[in-house]
Amino acid sequence: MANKLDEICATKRDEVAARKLSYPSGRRPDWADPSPVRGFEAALRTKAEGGFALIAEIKKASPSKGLIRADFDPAAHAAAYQAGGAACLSVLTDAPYFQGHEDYLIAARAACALPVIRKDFMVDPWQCAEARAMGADAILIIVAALEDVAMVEIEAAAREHDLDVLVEVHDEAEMERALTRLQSKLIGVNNRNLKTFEVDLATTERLAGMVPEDVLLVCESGISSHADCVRMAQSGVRTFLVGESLMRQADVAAATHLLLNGA
Ligand SMILES: O=P(O)(O)OC[C@@H](O)[C@@H](O)c1c[nH]c2ccccc12
Repeated sequence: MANKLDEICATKRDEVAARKLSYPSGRRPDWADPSPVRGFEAALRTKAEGGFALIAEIKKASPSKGLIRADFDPAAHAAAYQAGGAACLSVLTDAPYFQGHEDYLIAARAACALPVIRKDFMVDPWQCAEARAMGADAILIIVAALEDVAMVEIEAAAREHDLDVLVEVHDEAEMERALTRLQSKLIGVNNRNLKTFEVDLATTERLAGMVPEDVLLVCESGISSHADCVRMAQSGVRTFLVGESLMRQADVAAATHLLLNGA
């Protein structure tokens, strides 16, 4: 295996093959029909006009940190994120590496009015049908995980299902692919190095200059304070994806408010 991402995606391919056999349409028989999409990108753009826009992540564990939150309650967390001023939610649905679950997305979305991105490793367009069936409003495309043809197909499937697409990049070459191959105007720079798991906010600062005016840039990973947001704003970035630092808080709503507004 070249790296952890390759390993995760190989596991995901097996998982998706099994799911496809058990519910080919993408809708698990026990899922109710989802309510209409809530407009993920639109919610971010609206909030970013007047200040900072936050995608608040519901993440129980990660490969690099292990268990992050023991008393894990996705519905309560979703409500607290909304109360604290988040624009959108991100919910991990990958089980083997992040201890995520579809039920967490369903519970979180039902507990608030925010649009939700399904945070998972998309390797097959079929997962877009599945994401919408569980209620997701957006999906993630990780450029590092996919060949051009595959990521273009997944983006097209997302559009067919009315899902917005957050495109994730780690470096200049991936940013170039995102800008030239894909249509989405929502691009996230992941500050976490996939090989070392180290986080460096300078990654976003380095890549921010590459994006045209009409792209909404999201700074992902390693943000833990209002000062971090203010620092990113100096590079023109006003939209953030934050997980771990908020997952560890006792008062999640207050911590979310503090992150966005300062003391
Ligand atoms: O917990 P952090 O450092 O605030 O990071 C959140 C988010 O950026 C991170 O969970 C993430 C970014 N891209 C991903 C892709 C898959 C799983 C997880 C992620």
